[in-house]
Amino acid sequence: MNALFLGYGRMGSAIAQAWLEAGLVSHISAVDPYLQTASHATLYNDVAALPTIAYDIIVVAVKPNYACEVLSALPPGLCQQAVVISVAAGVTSQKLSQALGHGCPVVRAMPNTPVLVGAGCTGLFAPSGLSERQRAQVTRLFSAVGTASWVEQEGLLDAVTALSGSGPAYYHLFSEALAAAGIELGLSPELAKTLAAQTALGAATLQTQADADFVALRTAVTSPNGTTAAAIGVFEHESALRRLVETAVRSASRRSEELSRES
Ligand SMILES: NC(=O)C1=CN([C@@H]2O[C@H](COP(=O)(O)OP(=O)(O)OC[C@H]3O[C@@H](n4cnc5c(N)ncnc54)[C@H](OP(=O)(O)O)[C@@H]3O)[C@@H](O)[C@H]2O)C=CC1
Ligand SMILES: O=C(O)[C@@H]1CCC=N1
Repeated sequence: MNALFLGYGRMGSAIAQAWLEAGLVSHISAVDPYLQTASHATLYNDVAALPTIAYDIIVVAVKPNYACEVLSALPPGLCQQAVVISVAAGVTSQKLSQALGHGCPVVRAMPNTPVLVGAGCTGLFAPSGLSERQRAQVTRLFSAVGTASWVEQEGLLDAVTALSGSGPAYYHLFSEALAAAGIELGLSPELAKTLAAQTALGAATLQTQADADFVALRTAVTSPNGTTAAAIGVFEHESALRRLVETAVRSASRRSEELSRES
Protein backbone atom coordinates (compact mmCIF):
# COMPACT_ATOMS: atom_id res chain seq x y z
CA MET A 1 0.00 0.00 0.00
CA ASN A 2 1.13 3.49 -0.92
CA ALA A 3 0.39 6.29 1.52
CA LEU A 4 0.58 10.03 0.96
CA PHE A 5 0.79 12.42 3.92
CA LEU A 6 -0.27 16.04 3.43
CA GLY A 7 1.57 17.64 6.35
CA TYR A 8 4.45 15.75 7.96
CA GLY A 9 4.70 17.30 11.42
CA ARG A 10 4.36 15.54 14.79
CA MET A 11 1.18 13.60 14.05
CA GLY A 12 1.80 12.80 10.38
CA SER A 13 5.37 11.56 10.81
CA ALA A 14 4.55 9.54 13.97
CA ILE A 15 1.71 7.69 12.24
CA ALA A 16 3.71 7.17 9.04
CA GLN A 17 6.64 5.69 10.92
CA ALA A 18 4.40 3.28 12.86
CA TRP A 19 2.61 2.08 9.70
CA LEU A 20 5.91 1.44 7.96
CA GLU A 21 7.36 -0.40 10.95
CA ALA A 22 4.21 -2.53 11.23
CA GLY A 23 4.54 -3.40 7.52
CA LEU A 24 1.06 -1.97 6.81
CA VAL A 25 2.30 0.36 4.08
CA SER A 26 5.17 -0.18 1.69
CA HIS A 27 5.96 3.41 0.81
CA ILE A 28 5.30 6.85 2.24
CA SER A 29 5.25 10.12 0.31
CA ALA A 30 4.90 13.37 2.21
CA VAL A 31 4.12 16.94 1.20
CA ASP A 32 5.29 19.62 3.61
CA PRO A 33 6.33 23.06 2.31
CA TYR A 34 9.35 23.93 4.44
CA LEU A 35 10.78 20.59 5.59
CA GLN A 36 14.30 19.87 4.31
CA THR A 37 14.29 16.16 5.19
CA ALA A 38 11.65 13.66 6.26
CA SER A 39 12.45 10.41 8.01
CA HIS A 40 10.83 7.32 6.43
CA ALA A 41 9.25 9.31 3.56
CA THR A 42 9.94 10.65 0.10
CA LEU A 43 9.47 14.37 0.66
CA TYR A 44 7.94 16.94 -1.68
CA ASN A 45 7.58 20.61 -0.85
CA ASP A 46 4.60 21.12 -3.13
CA VAL A 47 1.73 18.91 -4.32
CA ALA A 48 2.52 20.05 -7.86
CA ALA A 49 5.81 18.10 -7.63
CA LEU A 50 4.12 14.77 -6.77
CA PRO A 51 4.44 12.03 -9.38
CA THR A 52 1.10 10.83 -10.75
CA ILE A 53 0.58 7.74 -8.61
CA ALA A 54 -2.82 6.44 -7.49
CA TYR A 55 -2.34 6.39 -3.70
CA ASP A 56 -4.23 3.92 -1.51
CA ILE A 57 -4.28 6.11 1.58
CA ILE A 58 -4.07 9.90 1.74
CA VAL A 59 -3.66 11.37 5.23
CA VAL A 60 -4.46 15.02 5.89
CA ALA A 61 -2.19 16.00 8.81
CA VAL A 62 -1.93 19.77 8.47
CA LYS A 63 -3.36 22.27 10.97
CA PRO A 64 -7.17 22.41 10.74
CA ASN A 65 -7.27 25.76 8.92
CA TYR A 66 -5.22 24.31 6.01
CA ALA A 67 -7.03 20.96 5.68
CA CYS A 68 -9.52 21.98 2.97
CA GLU A 69 -6.92 24.04 1.11
CA VAL A 70 -4.49 21.09 0.77
CA LEU A 71 -7.27 18.76 -0.38
CA SER A 72 -8.57 21.11 -3.03
CA ALA A 73 -5.03 21.49 -4.42
CA LEU A 74 -4.69 17.72 -4.86
CA PRO A 75 -4.77 16.51 -8.49
CA PRO A 76 -7.80 14.16 -8.80
CA GLY A 77 -5.68 11.47 -10.49
CA LEU A 78 -3.85 10.81 -7.21
CA CYS A 79 -7.02 9.94 -5.29
CA GLN A 80 -8.81 7.62 -7.75
CA GLN A 81 -8.51 4.57 -5.49
CA ALA A 82 -7.70 6.30 -2.22
CA VAL A 83 -9.32 6.48 1.17
CA VAL A 84 -8.71 10.00 2.50
CA ILE A 85 -8.13 10.11 6.26
CA SER A 86 -8.10 13.49 8.00
CA VAL A 87 -6.71 13.88 11.51
CA ALA A 88 -7.45 17.63 11.52
CA ALA A 89 -9.40 18.57 14.65
CA GLY A 90 -12.91 19.83 13.98
CA VAL A 91 -12.88 19.80 10.16
CA THR A 92 -16.12 18.08 9.14
CA SER A 93 -16.37 15.25 6.63
CA GLN A 94 -18.74 17.40 4.57
CA LYS A 95 -16.15 20.19 4.25
CA LEU A 96 -13.40 17.68 3.46
CA SER A 97 -15.52 16.02 0.73
CA GLN A 98 -16.45 19.40 -0.72
CA ALA A 99 -12.78 20.40 -0.85
CA LEU A 100 -11.87 17.12 -2.57
CA GLY A 101 -14.60 17.76 -5.11
CA HIS A 102 -15.20 14.11 -6.05
CA GLY A 103 -16.52 10.95 -4.54
CA CYS A 104 -13.59 9.26 -2.88
CA PRO A 105 -14.33 8.08 0.65
CA VAL A 106 -13.38 10.30 3.57
CA VAL A 107 -12.63 9.20 7.13
CA ARG A 108 -12.07 11.46 10.10
CA ALA A 109 -9.60 10.20 12.68
CA MET A 110 -8.77 11.71 16.06
CA PRO A 111 -5.55 10.11 17.35
CA ASN A 112 -3.35 11.35 20.20
CA THR A 113 0.39 11.80 20.73
CA PRO A 114 0.99 8.40 22.42
CA VAL A 115 0.75 6.99 18.87
CA LEU A 116 4.47 7.87 18.97
CA VAL A 117 5.03 4.93 21.31
CA GLY A 118 2.30 2.64 20.00
CA ALA A 119 0.04 3.51 22.95
CA GLY A 120 -2.32 5.95 21.25
CA CYS A 121 -6.06 5.82 20.96
CA THR A 122 -7.93 6.95 17.89
CA GLY A 123 -11.59 7.81 17.46
CA LEU A 124 -12.82 7.24 13.89
CA PHE A 125 -15.85 8.39 11.93
CA ALA A 126 -16.88 7.78 8.33
CA PRO A 127 -19.99 9.06 6.58
CA SER A 128 -21.64 6.58 4.22
CA GLY A 129 -19.52 5.55 1.26
CA LEU A 130 -16.84 3.56 3.04
CA SER A 131 -16.93 -0.15 2.19
CA GLU A 132 -16.57 -2.83 4.89
CA ARG A 133 -13.16 -3.70 3.44
CA GLN A 134 -12.01 -0.07 3.65
CA ARG A 135 -13.37 0.24 7.19
CA ALA A 136 -11.42 -2.87 8.23
CA GLN A 137 -8.31 -1.45 6.56
CA VAL A 138 -8.60 1.85 8.48
CA THR A 139 -9.18 -0.06 11.74
CA ARG A 140 -6.03 -2.11 11.07
CA LEU A 141 -3.99 1.03 10.34
CA PHE A 142 -4.94 2.79 13.58
CA SER A 143 -4.74 -0.42 15.64
CA ALA A 144 -1.05 -0.41 14.73
CA VAL A 145 -0.56 2.72 16.85
CA GLY A 146 -2.85 1.82 19.78
CA THR A 147 -6.60 1.34 20.02
CA ALA A 148 -9.07 2.24 17.25
CA SER A 149 -12.76 2.93 18.01
CA TRP A 150 -15.48 4.01 15.58
CA VAL A 151 -18.19 6.47 16.56
CA GLU A 152 -21.44 6.45 14.61
CA GLN A 153 -22.21 10.18 14.89
CA GLU A 154 -19.71 12.74 13.65
CA GLY A 155 -20.59 15.13 16.50
CA LEU A 156 -19.13 12.65 18.99
CA LEU A 157 -15.66 13.35 17.60
CA ASP A 158 -15.77 16.66 19.52
CA ALA A 159 -16.01 14.65 22.73
CA VAL A 160 -13.28 12.23 21.60
CA THR A 161 -11.04 15.20 20.77
CA ALA A 162 -11.70 16.78 24.17
CA LEU A 163 -11.12 13.54 26.09
CA SER A 164 -8.34 11.62 24.36
CA GLY A 165 -7.07 13.88 21.55
CA SER A 166 -6.12 16.61 24.01
CA GLY A 167 -6.01 14.22 26.99
CA PRO A 168 -2.27 13.48 27.02
CA ALA A 169 -1.67 17.18 27.77
CA TYR A 170 -3.92 16.94 30.85
CA TYR A 171 -1.90 14.02 32.22
CA HIS A 172 1.38 15.83 31.46
CA LEU A 173 0.08 18.87 33.33
CA PHE A 174 -0.86 16.71 36.31
CA SER A 175 2.62 15.10 36.28
CA GLU A 176 4.16 18.58 36.11
CA ALA A 177 2.14 19.65 39.18
CA LEU A 178 2.89 16.40 41.03
CA ALA A 179 6.63 16.72 40.38
CA ALA A 180 6.58 20.39 41.44
CA ALA A 181 4.86 19.42 44.70
CA GLY A 182 7.54 16.75 45.28
CA ILE A 183 10.29 19.33 44.72
CA GLU A 184 8.57 21.64 47.25
CA LEU A 185 8.75 18.74 49.72
CA GLY A 186 12.52 18.42 49.20
CA LEU A 187 12.96 15.86 46.37
CA SER A 188 15.51 16.57 43.63
CA PRO A 189 13.95 17.59 40.27
CA GLU A 190 15.29 14.36 38.67
CA LEU A 191 13.79 12.10 41.32
CA ALA A 192 10.49 14.02 41.35
CA LYS A 193 10.25 13.65 37.55
CA THR A 194 11.06 9.92 37.66
CA LEU A 195 8.52 9.27 40.42
CA ALA A 196 5.77 11.30 38.72
CA ALA A 197 6.29 9.70 35.29
CA GLN A 198 6.66 6.14 36.60
CA THR A 199 3.56 6.59 38.77
CA ALA A 200 1.58 7.72 35.72
CA LEU A 201 2.84 4.71 33.73
CA GLY A 202 2.07 2.29 36.56
CA ALA A 203 -1.41 3.71 37.14
CA ALA A 204 -2.21 3.66 33.39
CA THR A 205 -0.95 0.08 33.12
CA LEU A 206 -3.21 -0.98 35.98
CA GLN A 207 -6.14 0.89 34.42
CA THR A 208 -5.71 -0.93 31.11
CA GLN A 209 -4.62 -4.36 32.39
CA ALA A 210 -6.11 -5.01 35.83
CA ASP A 211 -9.54 -6.59 36.06
CA ALA A 212 -10.90 -3.70 38.16
CA ASP A 213 -12.62 -0.39 37.48
CA PHE A 214 -11.11 3.03 38.26
CA VAL A 215 -12.92 3.30 41.59
CA ALA A 216 -11.67 -0.12 42.77
CA LEU A 217 -8.11 0.75 41.75
CA ARG A 218 -8.29 4.03 43.68
CA THR A 219 -9.84 2.35 46.70
CA ALA A 220 -7.01 -0.22 46.73
CA VAL A 221 -4.50 2.60 47.36
CA THR A 222 -6.60 4.42 49.94
CA SER A 223 -6.12 3.10 53.49
CA PRO A 224 -8.72 4.37 55.98
CA ASN A 225 -7.42 7.52 57.60
CA GLY A 226 -4.12 7.14 55.71
CA THR A 227 -2.02 9.40 53.48
CA THR A 228 -4.00 8.88 50.25
CA ALA A 229 -7.26 9.67 52.05
CA ALA A 230 -5.71 12.96 53.19
CA ALA A 231 -4.91 13.94 49.58
CA ILE A 232 -8.16 12.62 48.04
CA GLY A 233 -10.09 14.61 50.62
CA VAL A 234 -8.57 17.76 49.15
CA PHE A 235 -9.29 16.77 45.52
CA GLU A 236 -12.85 15.71 46.36
CA HIS A 237 -13.76 18.67 48.58
CA GLU A 238 -16.94 20.00 46.97
CA SER A 239 -16.02 17.77 43.98
CA ALA A 240 -13.35 20.38 43.14
CA LEU A 241 -11.24 18.21 40.84
CA ARG A 242 -14.22 16.59 39.08
CA ARG A 243 -15.85 19.95 38.44
CA LEU A 244 -12.59 21.41 37.12
CA VAL A 245 -12.07 18.42 34.79
CA GLU A 246 -15.64 18.62 33.50
CA THR A 247 -15.33 22.35 32.83
CA ALA A 248 -11.99 21.87 31.07
CA VAL A 249 -13.17 18.99 28.86
CA ARG A 250 -16.38 20.87 27.96
CA SER A 251 -14.23 23.83 26.97
CA ALA A 252 -12.07 21.63 24.69
CA SER A 253 -15.19 20.12 23.13
CA ARG A 254 -16.67 23.58 22.50
CA ARG A 255 -13.40 24.63 20.83
CA SER A 256 -13.58 21.56 18.59
CA GLU A 257 -17.13 22.58 17.58
CA GLU A 258 -15.91 26.12 16.88
CA LEU A 259 -13.12 24.74 14.65
CA SER A 260 -15.83 22.94 12.63
CA ARG A 261 -17.52 26.26 11.98
CA GLU A 262 -14.25 28.17 11.30
CA SER A 263 -12.53 25.72 8.95
N1 LIG B 1 -0.70 17.16 18.11
C1 LIG B 1 -1.71 16.43 18.59
O1 LIG B 1 -1.77 16.00 19.75
C2 LIG B 1 -2.86 16.09 17.68
C3 LIG B 1 -3.04 16.75 16.48
N2 LIG B 1 -4.11 16.44 15.68
C4 LIG B 1 -4.30 17.13 14.43
O2 LIG B 1 -3.20 16.83 13.60
C5 LIG B 1 -2.97 17.90 12.71
C6 LIG B 1 -1.47 18.19 12.68
O3 LIG B 1 -1.07 18.52 13.99
P1 LIG B 1 0.47 18.42 14.41
O4 LIG B 1 1.12 17.27 13.73
O5 LIG B 1 0.48 18.52 15.87
O6 LIG B 1 0.98 19.79 13.76
P2 LIG B 1 2.40 20.13 13.14
O7 LIG B 1 2.47 21.61 13.05
O8 LIG B 1 3.48 19.39 13.87
O9 LIG B 1 2.31 19.51 11.67
C7 LIG B 1 1.65 20.11 10.58
C8 LIG B 1 2.62 20.13 9.43
O10 LIG B 1 1.95 20.56 8.25
C9 LIG B 1 2.80 21.46 7.57
N3 LIG B 1 2.07 22.27 6.61
C10 LIG B 1 1.62 23.56 6.72
N4 LIG B 1 1.00 23.93 5.58
C11 LIG B 1 1.06 22.87 4.75
C12 LIG B 1 0.60 22.65 3.42
N5 LIG B 1 -0.05 23.59 2.74
N6 LIG B 1 0.84 21.44 2.84
C13 LIG B 1 1.48 20.48 3.53
N7 LIG B 1 1.96 20.64 4.79
C14 LIG B 1 1.73 21.82 5.39
C15 LIG B 1 3.43 22.25 8.69
O11 LIG B 1 4.55 22.98 8.24
P3 LIG B 1 4.98 24.34 9.04
O12 LIG B 1 5.26 23.91 10.44
O13 LIG B 1 6.18 24.78 8.28
O14 LIG B 1 3.79 25.25 8.93
C16 LIG B 1 3.78 21.13 9.67
O15 LIG B 1 5.02 20.51 9.35
C17 LIG B 1 -3.82 19.07 13.18
O16 LIG B 1 -4.88 19.26 12.29
C18 LIG B 1 -4.33 18.65 14.55
O17 LIG B 1 -5.66 19.09 14.77
C19 LIG B 1 -4.97 15.43 15.98
C20 LIG B 1 -4.82 14.74 17.15
C21 LIG B 1 -3.79 15.03 18.11
O1 LIG C 1 -4.92 20.98 20.49
C1 LIG C 1 -5.40 20.64 19.40
O2 LIG C 1 -6.19 21.38 18.79
C2 LIG C 1 -5.04 19.29 18.82
C3 LIG C 1 -6.24 18.43 18.64
C4 LIG C 1 -6.16 17.40 19.72
C5 LIG C 1 -4.83 17.56 20.25
N1 LIG C 1 -4.21 18.57 19.71
